[in-house]
Amino acid sequence: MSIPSISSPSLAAAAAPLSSVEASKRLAAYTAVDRHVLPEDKIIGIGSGSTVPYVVERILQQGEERNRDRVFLPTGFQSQELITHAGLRLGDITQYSVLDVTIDGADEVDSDLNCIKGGGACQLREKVLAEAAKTFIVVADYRKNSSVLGTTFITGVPIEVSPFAHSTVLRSLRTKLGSPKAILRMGHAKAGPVVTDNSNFIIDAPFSEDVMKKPHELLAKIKLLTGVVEVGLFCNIVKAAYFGNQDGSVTAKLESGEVVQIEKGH
Ligand SMILES: O=C(CO)[C@H](O)[C@H](O)COP(=O)(O)O
Repeated sequence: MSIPSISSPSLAAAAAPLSSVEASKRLAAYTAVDRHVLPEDKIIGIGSGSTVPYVVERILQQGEERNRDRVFLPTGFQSQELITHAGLRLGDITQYSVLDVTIDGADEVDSDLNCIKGGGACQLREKVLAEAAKTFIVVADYRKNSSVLGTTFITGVPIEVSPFAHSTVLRSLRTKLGSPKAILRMGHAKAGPVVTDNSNFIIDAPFSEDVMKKPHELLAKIKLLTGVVEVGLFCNIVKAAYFGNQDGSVTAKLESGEVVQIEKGH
């Protein structure tokens, strides 16, 4: 296995000045990798979205020796490409049912480390790799750090559904579960609905603040609808969430409830 060196052109490009949001994503990702991707970790889950490329970038910086006997499992097509283009060894969840650590992005994280995920339509595979990991870590920029879900990510809870059941699930969400504005997610630069890596559709269902304050209850209700494959509410799974801030610090929310401020350069 040949792993690109840190001075490769792709990493040189990545070292170019970043916008403040991008810099915050990188800061969160680098901090999380430094703290949670340890030398003894061999089976590593790589999530989806625009923050995880910085996770892979930092893992590469750990060096060829450290990565030689590691296997990386993707949460979808995008992270599969990330892993293979980085020259890292690709594995599959069907070969490894226990992961040492999974690091993923999030659309919003509340005070109790509950998350909305699925902005990129990958929540089924993301949740499988999150639950299978001994340690599940979330990385995001400061915009995702919230106290109640649905405050900043307002398009709703992403719900993966079987195409066959999408209209019945939509109806139930609108008329029984209190999401009258639930809609089928449509593609951009593609006619028709978004189709997931599992050949399913996505419904985005916004709920009131009162409902979003109890994400476990909402998750249980949505999951019981026939045709729902997975819900983009992650409850009781996250061990720690790292948010890069504009001032160069990182806020870490821990499972214990502690919130730690990591100052620039530490
Ligand atoms: O859940 C996800 C995809 O389904 C992503 O992790 C989430 O959308 C965050 O992405 P980004 O890092 O681009 O903010």
